[in-house]
Amino acid sequence: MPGILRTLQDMTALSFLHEPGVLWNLQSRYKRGDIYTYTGSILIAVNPFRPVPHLYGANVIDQYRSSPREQLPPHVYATACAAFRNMIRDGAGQAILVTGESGAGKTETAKLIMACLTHLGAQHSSSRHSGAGAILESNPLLEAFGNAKTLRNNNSSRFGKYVEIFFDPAAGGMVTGAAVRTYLLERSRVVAVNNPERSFHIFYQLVYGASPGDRAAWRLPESASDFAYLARSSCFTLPGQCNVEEYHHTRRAMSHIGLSEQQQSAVLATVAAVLHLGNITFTDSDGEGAVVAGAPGRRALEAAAELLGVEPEPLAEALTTRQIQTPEGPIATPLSVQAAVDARDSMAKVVYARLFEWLVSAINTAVDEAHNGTGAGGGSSGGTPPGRHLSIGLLDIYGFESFDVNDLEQLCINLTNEKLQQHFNQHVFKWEQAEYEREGVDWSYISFRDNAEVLDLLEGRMGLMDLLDELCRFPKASAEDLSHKYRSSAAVSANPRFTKLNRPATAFGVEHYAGSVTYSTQNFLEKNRDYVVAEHQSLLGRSRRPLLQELFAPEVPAAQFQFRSVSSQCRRQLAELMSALSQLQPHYVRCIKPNPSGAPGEFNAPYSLHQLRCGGVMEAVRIACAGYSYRRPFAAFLEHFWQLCPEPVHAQEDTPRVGEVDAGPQYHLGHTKVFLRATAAAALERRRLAATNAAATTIQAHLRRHQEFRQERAALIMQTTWRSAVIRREYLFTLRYWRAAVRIQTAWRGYAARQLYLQARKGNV
Ligand SMILES: Nc1ncnc2c1ncn2[C@@H]1O[C@H](COP(=O)(O)OP(=O)(O)OP(=O)(O)O)[C@@H](O)[C@H]1O
Repeated sequence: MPGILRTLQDMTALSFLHEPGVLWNLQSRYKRGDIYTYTGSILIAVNPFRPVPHLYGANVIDQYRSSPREQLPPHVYATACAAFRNMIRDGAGQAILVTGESGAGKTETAKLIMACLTHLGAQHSSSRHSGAGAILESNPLLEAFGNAKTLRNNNSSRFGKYVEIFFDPAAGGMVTGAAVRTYLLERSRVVAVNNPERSFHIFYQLVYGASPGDRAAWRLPESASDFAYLARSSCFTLPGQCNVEEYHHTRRAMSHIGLSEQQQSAVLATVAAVLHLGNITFTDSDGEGAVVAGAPGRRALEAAAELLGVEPEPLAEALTTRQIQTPEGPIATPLSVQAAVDARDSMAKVVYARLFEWLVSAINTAVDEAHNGTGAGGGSSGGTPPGRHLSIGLLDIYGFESFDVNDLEQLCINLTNEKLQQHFNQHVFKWEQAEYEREGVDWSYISFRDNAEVLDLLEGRMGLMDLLDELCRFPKASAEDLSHKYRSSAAVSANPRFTKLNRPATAFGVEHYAGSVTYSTQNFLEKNRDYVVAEHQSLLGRSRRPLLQELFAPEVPAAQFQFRSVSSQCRRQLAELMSALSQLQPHYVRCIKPNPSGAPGEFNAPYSLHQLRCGGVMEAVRIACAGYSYRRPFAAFLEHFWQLCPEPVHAQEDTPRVGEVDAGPQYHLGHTKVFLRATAAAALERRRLAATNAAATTIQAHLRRHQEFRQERAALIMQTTWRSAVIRREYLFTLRYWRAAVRIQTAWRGYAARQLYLQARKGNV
């Protein structure tokens, strides 16, 4: 039956604005190849999982650039063009926030937006080589160092990215620069990866793609399985991708951003050093602490030392001992084997993370140079152009995560999503409010559930992250101590969003806006410590290699004593991001992965629904439903409910048909939650409009008079109209809520019966 229903490009125009309606609309459109749909100002992009070249390209951008949004089908270019137009028209900066779960298509969507903005900005520029273009060209480099194969996506970005493109409105929106910022690289992947996932692409590219001369210089073995960090998984190649080709691709991207051959070699030698570090093994020296184990361990130590530009002995010492300050001066105490392994992994992670940051800086410098053509370099900030230039920010950030076991990375990712959700709610709420005000409908009683409570639990004073940082200052603190601290803290345990879990002792739960997540404190303390061990800092800072010297340049004295943790860095970066976003007009793109396996054309309803809920689309719908959930053009309303009218509606034949009308004054029935948009397209004759309005007034008066049709009951009857009920039933069947589906079916039959009765009664009148 729903086959005969029309799908809508903008879901806020759905007469049945509820979960079933939204899901049915998306599914029907996706099956027809319409991957984009609006929900008001939000764009929903359902991943096609197949190339759709006809949807993209310069010609398509030009169409969207020159047409109003309603005239063309929904598209990611329409969102980019709207941001560009608003920026020029309002003289205000814009932000496009792309979110969704892993594999939903965020990075691809962000690339399409960047290409579109670059095209729009280049229209007014004499040169097509803009800073934004340089950022697009650097994508393969960021992907090589920051992307990896995960269970859910073969090319998953393991970091968040915020790209700003600057335009000069006075020059018609010419691109004047760009900058990229990255967030929270998943550095633990360097040392820990499980089948069938892989570590960062660059490791495999290097092992299989380096030239014979470089292989010898970097002491690379034949197979990735010879490196302990990579051998933890047996996946070394990706379907449809060649490590050797990708290696050359990455090197070309390095050349594009202006890295000399020498600099490229230094970067790749450092990557090789990280792998060699992982092959250093330790053994206990007769209870005296850890020493490097055997000949293979020694070879790895020498290779790592050579590539890091230090001597093997000081490196071994930095990994196996710790300096303790005593009144008599510093003394070196030996580490246990496990502590030495931790020290080694910590060095590997910090070297890789700093190398990644350095590359991001190099990209920003290249972007400045590409724009200014100075060749002088613009520093790591990406050089914001002078004040009158406006920016469009593009955020491509990891979506909400919930696995069987969730670690500190998930806590940070989910905090980020909570913050973005808060921003989203506030925006959607404001947008909805403006709509009601425009149509003169009472708004005062509508409220929305904000996520202040859960934010307070995560990042508030003495919340989960504060307590974690506090305990990190005690070197001997354990995961159990942290769990105990959480349970015994009044601020945490009294928060209704916190769940105490008894087994295992390290588990606790958080009720997020997108569902509950169980976290394990097992690795929290270790992962949260972000400081570089003083011995490592001092050793690598004295490296013979200029790149390593730069990566480990001595910190300013004040910073040395400042406590650094992953959670405090996450909160600081988030605060900066939110403050930047608060200055900009937001546009949202919600990417949906329609099935877990990435099969083209398959729409798994429960799986997609979960993402619609997590991505806040349902929250937007809920906010809409909190007000007037039932929206339909006035003519369509009359067509359905004229039977409720006690007197015959005189001008039946004058009533416009559905689809003929689309805008005009509206009516609402007190708190009946019925939102009538009385409609009158300019093309309609006044006479017909007058007749329609007269009919509406009669029905309204009737509904007001008769207790039976007032308030919730009237709303209920209207919600179970024939069309809505059919879709709702389909949806419930899909989700296997059999009993509820049958009940709805009954309600629908009841409605049909009532309709017959009313028709019969009308005949008597
Ligand atoms: N518009 C599109 N057209 C065709 N294929 C697409 C499109 N968007 C996404 N895909 C496909 O989906 C895959 C996953 O997309 P993408 O890497 O952008 O996901 P993501 O949301 O960024 O994931 P992650 O968070 O793991 O980085 C792509 O490799 C591509 O095959």
